[in-house]
Amino acid sequence: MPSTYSASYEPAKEVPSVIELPSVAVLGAGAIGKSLLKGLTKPGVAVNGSIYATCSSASRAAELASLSQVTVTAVEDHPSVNKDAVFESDLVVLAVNPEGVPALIADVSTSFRPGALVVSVAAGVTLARLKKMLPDSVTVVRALPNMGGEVGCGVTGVATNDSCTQEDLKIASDLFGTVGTVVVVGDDQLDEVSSISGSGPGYFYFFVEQLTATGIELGFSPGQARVLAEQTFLGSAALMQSSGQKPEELLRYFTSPQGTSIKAIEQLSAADFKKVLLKATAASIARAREIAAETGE
Ligand SMILES: NC(=O)C1=CN([C@@H]2O[C@H](COP(=O)(O)OP(=O)(O)OC[C@H]3O[C@@H](n4cnc5c(N)ncnc54)[C@H](OP(=O)(O)O)[C@@H]3O)[C@@H](O)[C@H]2O)C=CC1
Ligand SMILES: O=C(O)[C@@H]1CCC=N1
Repeated sequence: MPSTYSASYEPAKEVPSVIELPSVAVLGAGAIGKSLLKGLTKPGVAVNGSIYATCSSASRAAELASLSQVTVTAVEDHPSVNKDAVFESDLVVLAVNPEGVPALIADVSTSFRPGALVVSVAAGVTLARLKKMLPDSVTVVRALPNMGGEVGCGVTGVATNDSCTQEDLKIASDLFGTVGTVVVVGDDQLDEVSSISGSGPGYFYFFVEQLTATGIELGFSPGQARVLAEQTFLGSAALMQSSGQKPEELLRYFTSPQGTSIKAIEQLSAADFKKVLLKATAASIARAREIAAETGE
């Protein structure tokens, strides 16, 4: 299982020990919710109690019915299911879309167990806002995971506030440790985390798509271009992970001074690739701030 509590860049490591978590309700079993449910039910993870998951539609509940150890129920079938799941759980994950968070909290707020830990993954919904919406009897942690968690290779930024204990942080970190690596950050950094690793899988797929399109321009068939681009990214990521070397070391190692790659890299640098990424991340951060305003910051 990949590592937890990493405060800086580290390739994922195997952690042999069992991760123990309390009874848990995942409210919103969509893409992120499902990846967490997969983490919670993998070998080496012991949940001391029930695992409840909720979603809006009966069709989504049916899709998730095969998840063993998880009771999945749709609001469409049982309108009180979010309240019921919260009532049964010591750990509650809010994994609906950001605009749904205020109504969800209003719906379940009288059902929390005293001392429950609430973890929100909603982009843009601030810790201050969550604290204001939630009853004083619970503790709240904010996290920003990513889709790598679906295959156990996620990375999650986790932020707490003053009312959180080390135990709360450990539970939240263990939760996301079931699906990858955890980086503890300040609450004021979560929109930035979102812009790097939350949205990062999207950047990756965009790069693959663009390199594929470039290959087609250079005369390859779509199938050939796709294999050439995809396999290159997959192999490069695997090499970075297995070697434990930093990207800049690998870049130096594979880019000989008189070679061809250096000429291409020079073009990417000249196009100020970093500036493009700064513009992209700034747009992502700005959207997170808009969501904060829309959800009543
Ligand atoms: N996707 C990503 O890469 C990341 C997402 N996030 C955050 O995670 C959250 C979820 O995102 P994501 O998983 O992508 O979104 P999805 O749309 O895939 O999932 C949202 C889920 O919430 C369910 N839902 C909606 N309303 C309710 C309700 N009242 N009670 C219970 N369930 C409900 C939906 O049910 P149904 O399927 O039946 O409609 C759906 O399954 C968002 O807040 C997002 O900001 C954070 C980091 C990365
Ligand atoms: O695009 C989104 O809204 C989600 C939140 C962070 C990354 N993906």
